[in-house]
Amino acid sequence: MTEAASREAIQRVDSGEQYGKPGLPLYVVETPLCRAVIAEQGAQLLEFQGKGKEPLLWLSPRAGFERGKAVRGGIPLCLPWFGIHPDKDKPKHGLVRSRPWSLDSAEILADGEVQLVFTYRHDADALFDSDFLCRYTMTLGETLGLELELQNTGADSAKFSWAWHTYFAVEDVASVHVLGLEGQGYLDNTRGLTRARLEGALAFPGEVDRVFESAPDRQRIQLPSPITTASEGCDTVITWNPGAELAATLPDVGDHYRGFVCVEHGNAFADSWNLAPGESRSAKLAFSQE
Ligand SMILES: O=P(O)(O)OC[C@H]1O[C@H](O)[C@H](O)[C@@H](O)[C@@H]1O
Repeated sequence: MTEAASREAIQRVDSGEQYGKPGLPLYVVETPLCRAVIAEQGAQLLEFQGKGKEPLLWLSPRAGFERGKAVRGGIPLCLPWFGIHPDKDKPKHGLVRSRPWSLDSAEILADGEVQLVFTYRHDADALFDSDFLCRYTMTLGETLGLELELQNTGADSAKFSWAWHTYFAVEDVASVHVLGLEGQGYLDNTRGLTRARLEGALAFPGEVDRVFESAPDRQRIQLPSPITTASEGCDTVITWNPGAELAATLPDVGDHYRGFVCVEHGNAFADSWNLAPGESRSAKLAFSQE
Protein backbone atom coordinates (compact mmCIF):
# COMPACT_ATOMS: atom_id res chain seq x y z
CA MET A 1 0.00 0.00 0.00
CA THR A 2 1.35 3.44 -0.82
CA GLU A 3 0.90 6.25 1.66
CA ALA A 4 -1.00 8.19 -0.97
CA ALA A 5 -3.46 5.29 -1.42
CA SER A 6 -4.18 5.12 2.29
CA ARG A 7 -4.45 8.92 2.52
CA GLU A 8 -7.06 8.79 -0.20
CA ALA A 9 -9.01 5.91 1.36
CA ILE A 10 -8.92 7.28 4.93
CA GLN A 11 -9.76 10.91 5.58
CA ARG A 12 -9.78 12.68 8.94
CA VAL A 13 -12.58 15.21 9.15
CA ASP A 14 -14.57 17.01 11.83
CA SER A 15 -18.11 15.85 12.62
CA GLY A 16 -19.23 19.30 11.44
CA GLU A 17 -18.19 18.46 7.88
CA GLN A 18 -19.87 15.06 7.99
CA TYR A 19 -23.04 15.69 9.99
CA GLY A 20 -23.29 19.47 10.35
CA LYS A 21 -22.56 19.12 14.09
CA PRO A 22 -18.98 20.11 14.86
CA GLY A 23 -17.10 18.71 17.83
CA LEU A 24 -15.54 15.31 17.20
CA PRO A 25 -12.75 14.17 14.90
CA LEU A 26 -13.85 11.35 12.60
CA TYR A 27 -12.20 8.98 10.15
CA VAL A 28 -14.08 8.40 6.91
CA VAL A 29 -13.00 5.27 5.03
CA GLU A 30 -14.02 4.95 1.39
CA THR A 31 -12.81 2.05 -0.73
CA PRO A 32 -14.29 -0.05 -3.57
CA LEU A 33 -15.37 -2.54 -0.84
CA CYS A 34 -17.09 -0.33 1.73
CA ARG A 35 -17.70 3.01 3.36
CA ALA A 36 -17.24 3.53 7.10
CA VAL A 37 -17.18 6.40 9.56
CA ILE A 38 -15.40 6.08 12.90
CA ALA A 39 -15.22 8.62 15.72
CA GLU A 40 -11.75 8.84 17.22
CA GLN A 41 -13.38 9.30 20.61
CA GLY A 42 -14.20 5.84 21.90
CA ALA A 43 -12.93 4.34 18.59
CA GLN A 44 -16.66 4.30 17.92
CA LEU A 45 -17.79 2.99 14.55
CA LEU A 46 -20.69 5.20 13.46
CA GLU A 47 -21.45 3.90 9.97
CA PHE A 48 -20.57 0.84 7.93
CA GLN A 49 -21.87 -0.15 4.50
CA GLY A 50 -20.39 -2.98 2.46
CA LYS A 51 -20.52 -2.71 -1.34
CA GLY A 52 -24.02 -3.49 -2.60
CA LYS A 53 -25.39 -3.97 0.96
CA GLU A 54 -27.79 -2.05 3.17
CA PRO A 55 -26.25 0.19 5.87
CA LEU A 56 -25.37 -2.11 8.79
CA LEU A 57 -25.57 0.40 11.63
CA TRP A 58 -28.10 2.88 12.96
CA LEU A 59 -26.85 6.34 13.81
CA SER A 60 -29.43 8.51 15.49
CA PRO A 61 -30.55 11.52 13.42
CA ARG A 62 -30.53 13.27 16.83
CA ALA A 63 -27.01 12.16 17.77
CA GLY A 64 -24.83 14.76 19.50
CA PHE A 65 -21.10 14.98 18.77
CA GLU A 66 -19.65 16.23 22.03
CA ARG A 67 -16.37 15.51 23.72
CA GLY A 68 -16.84 13.26 26.73
CA LYS A 69 -20.24 11.87 25.58
CA ALA A 70 -20.82 8.69 23.60
CA VAL A 71 -22.58 9.24 20.27
CA ARG A 72 -26.02 7.56 20.07
CA GLY A 73 -25.69 4.79 17.53
CA GLY A 74 -23.07 2.78 15.68
CA ILE A 75 -20.94 0.58 17.93
CA PRO A 76 -19.96 2.19 21.23
CA LEU A 77 -17.52 0.02 23.20
CA CYS A 78 -18.62 -0.26 26.83
CA LEU A 79 -15.62 -1.04 29.08
CA PRO A 80 -14.23 -1.55 31.79
CA TRP A 81 -17.72 -2.08 33.18
CA PHE A 82 -20.97 -2.78 31.41
CA GLY A 83 -24.23 -1.23 32.59
CA ILE A 84 -24.89 0.61 35.81
CA HIS A 85 -21.98 0.79 38.26
CA PRO A 86 -22.78 -0.01 41.91
CA ASP A 87 -21.34 3.43 42.67
CA LYS A 88 -24.12 5.60 41.22
CA ASP A 89 -21.72 8.54 40.73
CA LYS A 90 -19.89 6.61 38.03
CA PRO A 91 -21.16 6.71 34.44
CA LYS A 92 -23.10 3.89 32.81
CA HIS A 93 -21.12 1.52 30.57
CA GLY A 94 -17.62 2.41 31.74
CA LEU A 95 -15.41 5.12 30.39
CA VAL A 96 -13.62 4.18 27.18
CA ARG A 97 -16.56 5.11 24.95
CA SER A 98 -16.17 8.76 25.92
CA ARG A 99 -12.38 9.02 26.07
CA PRO A 100 -9.91 9.86 23.31
CA TRP A 101 -8.29 6.87 21.57
CA SER A 102 -5.42 6.94 19.11
CA LEU A 103 -5.25 5.47 15.66
CA ASP A 104 -1.99 3.51 15.80
CA SER A 105 -1.98 2.09 12.28
CA ALA A 106 -4.01 2.17 9.08
CA GLU A 107 -3.23 -0.31 6.33
CA ILE A 108 -4.78 -1.40 3.08
CA LEU A 109 -4.39 -5.19 2.90
CA ALA A 110 -3.62 -7.10 -0.30
CA ASP A 111 -7.31 -7.92 -0.84
CA GLY A 112 -8.32 -4.26 -0.56
CA GLU A 113 -9.61 -4.43 3.01
CA VAL A 114 -8.68 -1.55 5.30
CA GLN A 115 -7.33 -2.49 8.72
CA LEU A 116 -7.34 0.13 11.44
CA VAL A 117 -5.79 -0.40 14.87
CA PHE A 118 -6.88 1.91 17.68
CA THR A 119 -5.44 1.89 21.19
CA TYR A 120 -6.54 3.25 24.53
CA ARG A 121 -4.20 3.23 27.51
CA HIS A 122 -5.77 3.71 30.91
CA ASP A 123 -3.82 5.00 33.89
CA ALA A 124 -5.64 4.19 37.14
CA ASP A 125 -7.88 7.11 38.08
CA ALA A 126 -10.83 7.96 40.28
CA LEU A 127 -13.24 6.16 37.91
CA PHE A 128 -11.29 2.92 37.47
CA ASP A 129 -8.47 2.20 39.84
CA SER A 130 -6.40 -0.10 37.64
CA ASP A 131 -4.18 0.34 34.59
CA PHE A 132 -5.17 -1.39 31.38
CA LEU A 133 -4.53 -1.31 27.66
CA CYS A 134 -7.04 -1.89 24.83
CA ARG A 135 -5.98 -2.67 21.30
CA TYR A 136 -8.95 -2.58 18.95
CA THR A 137 -8.60 -3.80 15.35
CA MET A 138 -11.28 -3.06 12.74
CA THR A 139 -11.17 -4.85 9.42
CA LEU A 140 -13.29 -3.02 6.87
CA GLY A 141 -13.95 -5.00 3.71
CA GLU A 142 -17.21 -6.07 2.09
CA THR A 143 -17.99 -7.25 5.61
CA LEU A 144 -16.95 -5.92 9.01
CA GLY A 145 -14.67 -7.67 11.51
CA LEU A 146 -13.73 -6.45 14.98
CA GLU A 147 -11.12 -7.70 17.42
CA LEU A 148 -10.41 -6.46 20.94
CA GLU A 149 -7.37 -7.30 23.02
CA LEU A 150 -7.50 -6.19 26.62
CA GLN A 151 -4.46 -6.33 28.88
CA ASN A 152 -4.32 -5.70 32.60
CA THR A 153 -1.22 -3.53 32.83
CA GLY A 154 -1.66 -2.85 36.56
CA ALA A 155 0.08 -4.46 39.54
CA ASP A 156 -3.08 -6.16 40.87
CA SER A 157 -5.77 -8.45 39.48
CA ALA A 158 -8.77 -6.59 38.12
CA LYS A 159 -12.29 -7.41 36.94
CA PHE A 160 -13.48 -6.14 33.57
CA SER A 161 -16.92 -6.34 32.02
CA TRP A 162 -17.52 -4.98 28.55
CA ALA A 163 -19.53 -5.14 25.32
CA TRP A 164 -19.67 -4.00 21.73
CA HIS A 165 -23.00 -2.18 21.95
CA THR A 166 -24.08 -2.55 18.32
CA TYR A 167 -27.08 -0.57 17.04
CA PHE A 168 -28.34 -2.42 13.93
CA ALA A 169 -30.35 -0.40 11.43
CA VAL A 170 -33.85 -1.86 10.88
CA GLU A 171 -36.95 -0.72 8.99
CA ASP A 172 -39.30 -1.18 11.96
CA VAL A 173 -38.34 -2.68 15.33
CA ALA A 174 -41.83 -4.21 15.65
CA SER A 175 -41.20 -6.62 12.78
CA VAL A 176 -37.67 -7.74 13.73
CA HIS A 177 -36.78 -11.16 15.15
CA VAL A 178 -33.43 -12.30 16.45
CA LEU A 179 -32.56 -15.98 16.13
CA GLY A 180 -29.84 -17.80 18.03
CA LEU A 181 -31.07 -17.17 21.57
CA GLU A 182 -34.12 -19.51 21.65
CA GLY A 183 -34.40 -21.56 24.83
CA GLN A 184 -31.68 -19.51 26.57
CA GLY A 185 -31.95 -18.17 30.11
CA TYR A 186 -31.60 -14.41 30.58
CA LEU A 187 -31.60 -11.64 33.17
CA ASP A 188 -34.47 -9.25 32.55
CA ASN A 189 -33.17 -5.74 33.13
CA THR A 190 -36.69 -4.29 32.90
CA ARG A 191 -37.60 -6.38 35.98
CA GLY A 192 -34.64 -5.85 38.30
CA LEU A 193 -32.55 -8.55 36.56
CA THR A 194 -34.97 -11.38 37.36
CA ARG A 195 -34.25 -14.66 35.61
CA ALA A 196 -36.42 -15.87 32.74
CA ARG A 197 -36.14 -18.15 29.71
CA LEU A 198 -36.72 -17.15 26.11
CA GLU A 199 -39.34 -19.18 24.24
CA GLY A 200 -38.86 -18.98 20.46
CA ALA A 201 -37.21 -16.13 18.60
CA LEU A 202 -36.58 -12.82 20.32
CA ALA A 203 -39.02 -10.05 19.35
CA PHE A 204 -39.25 -6.40 20.41
CA PRO A 205 -42.91 -5.69 21.22
CA GLY A 206 -41.96 -2.85 23.65
CA GLU A 207 -39.02 -2.16 25.96
CA VAL A 208 -36.59 -5.09 25.84
CA ASP A 209 -33.41 -5.14 27.95
CA ARG A 210 -32.06 -8.69 28.42
CA VAL A 211 -28.71 -10.14 29.36
CA PHE A 212 -27.95 -13.63 28.07
CA GLU A 213 -24.94 -15.13 29.87
CA SER A 214 -23.04 -18.10 28.34
CA ALA A 215 -24.84 -17.34 25.08
CA PRO A 216 -24.37 -19.10 21.72
CA ASP A 217 -21.79 -17.53 19.41
CA ARG A 218 -24.05 -16.89 16.38
CA GLN A 219 -27.14 -14.74 16.07
CA ARG A 220 -29.22 -13.89 13.04
CA ILE A 221 -31.22 -10.70 12.80
CA GLN A 222 -34.20 -11.42 10.57
CA LEU A 223 -34.61 -8.49 8.21
CA PRO A 224 -35.38 -8.31 4.49
CA SER A 225 -31.55 -8.58 4.18
CA PRO A 226 -30.68 -10.72 7.24
CA ILE A 227 -27.55 -10.02 9.28
CA THR A 228 -25.49 -12.76 10.92
CA THR A 229 -23.10 -12.15 13.80
CA ALA A 230 -20.36 -14.64 14.64
CA SER A 231 -18.36 -14.09 17.81
CA GLU A 232 -15.31 -15.69 19.41
CA GLY A 233 -14.61 -15.17 23.08
CA CYS A 234 -17.84 -13.18 23.67
CA ASP A 235 -19.89 -15.14 26.19
CA THR A 236 -22.57 -12.51 26.84
CA VAL A 237 -25.24 -11.18 24.49
CA ILE A 238 -27.38 -8.21 25.53
CA THR A 239 -30.49 -7.22 23.58
CA TRP A 240 -32.00 -3.77 23.89
CA ASN A 241 -34.59 -1.45 22.50
CA PRO A 242 -36.12 1.19 24.78
CA GLY A 243 -39.66 1.05 23.33
CA ALA A 244 -41.76 4.21 22.86
CA GLU A 245 -42.11 5.32 26.48
CA LEU A 246 -38.46 5.11 27.56
CA ALA A 247 -37.30 6.45 24.16
CA ALA A 248 -39.35 9.60 24.75
CA THR A 249 -37.11 10.32 27.78
CA LEU A 250 -33.90 9.92 25.73
CA PRO A 251 -33.37 13.20 23.85
CA ASP A 252 -31.08 11.60 21.26
CA VAL A 253 -33.58 8.79 20.49
CA GLY A 254 -37.23 9.93 20.72
CA ASP A 255 -39.43 8.55 17.92
CA HIS A 256 -36.41 7.12 16.16
CA TYR A 257 -36.41 4.06 18.48
CA ARG A 258 -38.21 2.19 15.70
CA GLY A 259 -35.12 2.30 13.52
CA PHE A 260 -32.78 0.05 15.51
CA VAL A 261 -32.26 -3.04 17.62
CA CYS A 262 -29.20 -3.48 19.82
CA VAL A 263 -27.67 -6.94 19.91
CA GLU A 264 -24.53 -6.52 21.96
CA HIS A 265 -21.62 -8.92 22.37
CA GLY A 266 -19.02 -9.04 25.11
CA ASN A 267 -18.36 -10.44 28.57
CA ALA A 268 -20.44 -9.04 31.41
CA PHE A 269 -22.23 -10.13 34.59
CA ALA A 270 -21.19 -13.77 35.34
CA ASP A 271 -19.00 -13.81 32.19
CA SER A 272 -16.85 -10.83 33.24
CA TRP A 273 -13.10 -11.23 32.86
CA ASN A 274 -10.79 -11.42 35.84
CA LEU A 275 -7.33 -10.58 34.61
CA ALA A 276 -4.16 -11.16 36.62
CA PRO A 277 -1.39 -8.52 36.39
CA GLY A 278 0.01 -8.60 32.84
CA GLU A 279 -2.68 -11.00 31.59
CA SER A 280 -4.40 -10.35 28.20
CA ARG A 281 -7.58 -11.71 26.66
CA SER A 282 -9.11 -11.15 23.29
CA ALA A 283 -12.44 -11.48 21.51
CA LYS A 284 -13.73 -11.17 17.97
CA LEU A 285 -16.97 -10.26 16.28
CA ALA A 286 -17.76 -10.61 12.58
CA PHE A 287 -20.85 -9.36 10.75
CA SER A 288 -22.23 -10.61 7.46
CA GLN A 289 -25.25 -9.43 5.47
CA GLU A 290 -27.23 -11.26 2.82
O1 LIG B 1 -28.05 5.12 27.13
P1 LIG B 1 -26.85 4.23 27.26
O2 LIG B 1 -26.00 4.57 28.46
O3 LIG B 1 -26.02 4.22 26.02
O4 LIG B 1 -27.38 2.77 27.49
C1 LIG B 1 -28.29 2.17 26.62
C2 LIG B 1 -28.65 0.76 27.05
O5 LIG B 1 -27.53 -0.05 26.95
C3 LIG B 1 -27.69 -1.44 27.25
O6 LIG B 1 -28.33 -2.12 26.24
C4 LIG B 1 -28.32 -1.68 28.58
O7 LIG B 1 -28.68 -3.04 28.76
C5 LIG B 1 -29.53 -0.81 28.76
O8 LIG B 1 -29.98 -0.93 30.09
C6 LIG B 1 -29.19 0.64 28.46
O9 LIG B 1 -30.28 1.47 28.68
